[in-house]
Formats: sequence, structure tokens, C-alpha cells
Amino acid sequence: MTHAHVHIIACGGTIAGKAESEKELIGYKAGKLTIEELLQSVPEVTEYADITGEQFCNMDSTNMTEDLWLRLARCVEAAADRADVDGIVITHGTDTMEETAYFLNLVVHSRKPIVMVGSMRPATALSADGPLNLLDAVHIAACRQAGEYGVLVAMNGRICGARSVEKTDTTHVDTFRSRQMGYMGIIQNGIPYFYQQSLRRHTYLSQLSCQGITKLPAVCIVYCYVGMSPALIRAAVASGVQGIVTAGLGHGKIPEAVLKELKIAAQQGIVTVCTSRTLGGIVSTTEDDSGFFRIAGDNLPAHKAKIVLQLALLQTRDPNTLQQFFDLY
Ligand SMILES: NC(=O)C[C@H](N)C(=O)O
Repeated sequence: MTHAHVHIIACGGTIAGKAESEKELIGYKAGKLTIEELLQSVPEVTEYADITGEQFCNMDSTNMTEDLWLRLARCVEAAADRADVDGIVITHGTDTMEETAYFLNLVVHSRKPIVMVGSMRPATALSADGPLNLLDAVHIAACRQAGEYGVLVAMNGRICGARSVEKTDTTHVDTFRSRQMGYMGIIQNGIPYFYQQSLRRHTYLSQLSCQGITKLPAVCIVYCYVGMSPALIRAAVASGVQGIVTAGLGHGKIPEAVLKELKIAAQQGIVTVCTSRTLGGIVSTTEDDSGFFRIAGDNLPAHKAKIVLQLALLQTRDPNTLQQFFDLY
């Protein structure tokens, strides 16, 4: 049987993390092992696929940047375009994995499997979860069918879609879930089983792109709470953003004094999108008496709505067209 060729792009994270002792699960340094050392810890991967690897970066994903995203997207697309590569695994820290996954899900236009993986325990830990997660990710990336579902996150035996995946626990291994939409599938004993797929556009169906872009439009997030100051909106405007995403209360509601500032921002051409801090349910569009149209982030959390807005702003500033992107992606 000929093996699939899986190319691994390593970005660091806890899966490449090292601590002083095997009992240390928190005080470790992420992004220390190289791709070669990572692979040495799971020699079994070569039984299931022909493996090549490249070190894209080696960092704690807390420090991921949008500039690195743009470069990573190019790197993933270049690997996917190679005729000899069947699937791609990206090792990455878990803190920002859901954002990187969704960004790549929107801008890498490929039908080949792209699987992101990390770990919650450092490589040096007793019962480190990285090696099995990596082996699972390779199995999934070697499975052609996996390319139909967009960028996937494979952790702890679960396969999540990039749009709905969320990190739900600070330190435990069962952290990645898709609480609203459910898992895409499960991997058991090296076999991926798929049960559902997203109807929202992704990868080979996406018309969002970052090709030729050297900088994403600046968009910030403002989290709403009792006692928040409208000065936060003024500060955002002063920082030169093109868009503001609010993580609002309930159905995306914003305290009146803050809303007033947002309207002023909108009059200055700053696009505003509302999401909810409830992290469940949909925020729908509304238009108030003054004609202030709120673009709604659907059921996306603020940090994912921000990504759609940044990519959509590369194509339009028309509120209705911007809204369509949120309806489709
Ligand atoms: N579990 C992890 O990977 C956390 C780490 N801080 C990172 O995101 O790189």
C-alpha cells in the first residue's frame, strides 16, 4: 500500500514545550522542541504516512501575530499546491489555535486535509498528550475525505471544525469543543469517523483571500460589561481602527452611552459588528430609529467575527455586503 504524504508545519506551542520535571504541567516553556525532536517522540507516524516537516516558527501561540498569519497562510497554500503533498498538519499552541484555524479556513483555498494539532501538557510531562494528538492528526491528514470539511482541529480524540471550535478549559486536555454545533467527528484507534460538516463557506469554497496583502485592516474588540466606559470606543477610534467588534450583552446589546459613541464612530466610517459575550445563540441585525444599522456577527464569538470583518474589509465597506459575509461564512 502506498502511503499518503503528510507535510507537517511546526509553529511551536505546548506540544513543543519543555519543563524542568515531568510533574510540572504549568510552569513550562512553550515552543522549545524542534520539528525533528517532535517527530522523534512519535516514530509511529512514519508507519502511516510519508512525513516531511518544516519549522515555520517556534513560539508560545500567545505571541501569534497577524503578520505571521499572512505568512503562514502562504506557507500552507504553497504546501497544499504541491502535487506530492496529500495532507497538511500544523502543530500550534492551543491559546490562539481556534483563531489561526478559522483564519486559515477562510483564506487557504485547498481541498486537501489541513489539520491543526497541539497539546495541553508539555512534551516533558507525565502522560503528555502531544504524541497521540500528533499521531491522530497525521491519520486525519492522510485521509482524503478530511479535506472536504475545511481546516480541522484534532485534539483529545475529537475532530472539530475551525468555525465552531473553541478552547473551553485553561489547562485540562479535554479543552477543545464545539459546544454550539458539535464535533465534526471522532478519531478512534487511528481511524477518523466523520458525522457532520459545516454549511458555511470555507477553504475551497471561500472567496475571502489575503493574497498580495501585507497587512490586515486594523479591527479591535470591545468587551461589554456593567460600568464600562464609552472612552473605550473613543480610544479605539483614536488608535486608527477601521472596524470595531463588540462582545455585547445578551443579544449583542450595548449600554446606551457606549452605543452613542459607536454611532459617532460609524459616522466617521468605522464599521461596527456586534457579537455576544454569551458565546451561544445568534446575534441578528437591527436598525434603530436613527437608521444606525448594526452588522451582526451571527453566532461567531468576537475574536472570530473580527477575522471575517478584517478579510471582508479587503473587499468592501458597504454594510449590507459586509453583512452577507457574516451570513455566508
Ligand atoms: N497548550 C498550549 O499550547 C498553550 C500555550 N501557551 C500556547 O498557546 O502556545
